[in-house]
Amino acid sequence: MKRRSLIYLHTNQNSCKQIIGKVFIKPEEKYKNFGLHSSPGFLYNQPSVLVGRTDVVSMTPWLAPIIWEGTFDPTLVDSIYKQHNLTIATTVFALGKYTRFLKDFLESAEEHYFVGFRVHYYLFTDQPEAVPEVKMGKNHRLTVRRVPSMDRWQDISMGRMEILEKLIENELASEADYIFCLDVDTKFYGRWGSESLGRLVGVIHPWFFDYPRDQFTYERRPESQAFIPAGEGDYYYTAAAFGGSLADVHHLTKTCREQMNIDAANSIEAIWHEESHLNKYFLYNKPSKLLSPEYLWRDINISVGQVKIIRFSHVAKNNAEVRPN
Ligand SMILES: CC(=O)N[C@H]1[C@@H](OP(=O)(O)OP(=O)(O)OC[C@H]2O[C@@H](n3ccc(=O)[nH]c3=O)[C@H](O)[C@@H]2O)O[C@H](CO)[C@H](O)[C@@H]1O
Ligand SMILES: [Mn+2]
Repeated sequence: MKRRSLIYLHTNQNSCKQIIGKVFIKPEEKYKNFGLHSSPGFLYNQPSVLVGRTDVVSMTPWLAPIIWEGTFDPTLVDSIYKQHNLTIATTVFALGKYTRFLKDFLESAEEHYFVGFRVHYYLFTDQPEAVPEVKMGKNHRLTVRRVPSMDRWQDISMGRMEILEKLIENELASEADYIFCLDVDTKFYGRWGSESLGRLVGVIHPWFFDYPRDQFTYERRPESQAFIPAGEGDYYYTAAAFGGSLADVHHLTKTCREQMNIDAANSIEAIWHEESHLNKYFLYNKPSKLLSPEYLWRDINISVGQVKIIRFSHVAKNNAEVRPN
């Protein structure tokens, strides 16, 4: 028995060596235990193996959970994740006229987003003076970073990948455990909490959740690095929200940035910009958790039966008026 566990340790150490170059481990947290501990005496409804939601699918074919209202117990997941003393870094970009979305975004986030957890927003803007004063809740804080203005909205949107890559690389290792990257032309209407945490987290796009895969707006030109051939694809993911562990999101942002650079050198831009590259990435690097369209809805007024709660939603905007081009 002893010998077998020694052999296991040995191979494990070898495989760790390869990973250590890429993964960011806080020295003091190397041995942090992320077990799902629950406390004696903590009471909650009995889980069932037979009764649950039947109108939606809550598991992918690779066994990643898809989070819908009714598939988790919020007080139970909070009590489990609270024990880990986590920090959730959250990035948001507001350049040009998009600063007008900040007030609603931040105020609604403070009402619904990881309440009771440590949150550090990183806000990237070309006009720090236009950032509204929003009172942060307990253990929530906001850091504003100046970035240069840009002439094309596509460059702003795609440029996020490189800025996130560098932020994780240079600063977050000793600062955060998870990261979420969110669009700013949005508003929270309901809880977004610890149920969303996972190694690599994708959000199902609100327009295409009931479409056949060949109608997804994947990049279909083989010349682009974002190309996905007909017959392939799982879901269509939005680029307006994604996240996960620092290591996994670092790999995602780095890969998308590299793929976009190759496209640029070949004078091609993917049909939906970084969203096309993100979809290619998630097809071959499966997310470990998926968030249902409750976590990014399209317009608060459009309803479908399966979406019982809208947690986060794109607000209506006049693209021609707010975008620089
Ligand atoms: C629902 C959804 O999936 N939305 C995606 C979609 O359209 P969207 O219409 O949602 O893109 P968008 O105009 O919101 O741009 C994405 C983000 O870039 C930032 N920004 C953009 C322009 C600008 O002048 N200033 C500025 O700050 C801002 O944070 C914004 O939220 O396609 C984009 C790129 O093709 C992104 O992938 C979006 O996430
Ligand atoms: Mn948007």
